[in-house]
Amino acid sequence: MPEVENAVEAEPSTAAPLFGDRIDVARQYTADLARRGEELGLIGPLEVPRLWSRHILNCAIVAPLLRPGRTGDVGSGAGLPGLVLAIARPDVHLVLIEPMERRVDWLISEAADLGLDNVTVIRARSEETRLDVPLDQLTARAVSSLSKLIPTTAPLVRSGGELLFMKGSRVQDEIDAAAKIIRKARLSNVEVLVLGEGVVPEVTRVFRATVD
Ligand SMILES: C[S@@+](CC[C@H](N)C(=O)[O-])C[C@H]1O[C@@H](n2cnc3c(N)ncnc32)[C@H](O)[C@@H]1O
Repeated sequence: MPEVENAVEAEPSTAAPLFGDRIDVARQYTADLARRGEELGLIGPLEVPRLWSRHILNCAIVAPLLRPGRTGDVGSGAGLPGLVLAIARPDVHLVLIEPMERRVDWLISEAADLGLDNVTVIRARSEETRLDVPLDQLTARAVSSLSKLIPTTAPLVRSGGELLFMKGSRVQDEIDAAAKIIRKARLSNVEVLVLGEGVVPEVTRVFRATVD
């Protein structure tokens, strides 16, 4: 038998406990992304064999940080973490903010296919987004540095709300580089949470800060 390249990764045993009774929806999303993600330019070919461990679980681990209410996700792309969070937390309304038309089309049709009635998709860049009601929390993953993200996203969050940015291992360097911007945006309670030890191959680091 020839080796099958880019085969979809088997579901890790840690997936079902993370999603609870939403696991079947997470399975459908993962299968849809594996089937169509590369062709639609949503994920690279190397990502299919590690969809669960590097992407789906990495995002699901953030779900317990959400509070009931409205959470934005800037630069959702394929739906990471926005759609994953909407699956894991049906009690939270997710507002996905993404400028690219093809990605917006995917997010809208995938949310409908998955039966997610807790998702709104806005086609815009964060800096041009205008909301009638500010968000309670806002996430972003792999969008830009803290120095660029904070000024364009903090104004979308209500006073007392939170920014939750998924970041790589150099997050502290980014925080140091953004010190002035963090002060100017009046963020407090700045911290880095390290999540997923023993659950995912690489831990997830979350920059969390309160918007005053
Ligand atoms: C590298 S992709 C990451 C997508 C997804 N968050 C993930 O982790 O796979 C960056 C995404 O951010 C979007 N983006 C870039 N600048 C943005 C901005 N200023 N406002 C909103 N989205 C932005 C891009 O269109 C793209 O979909």
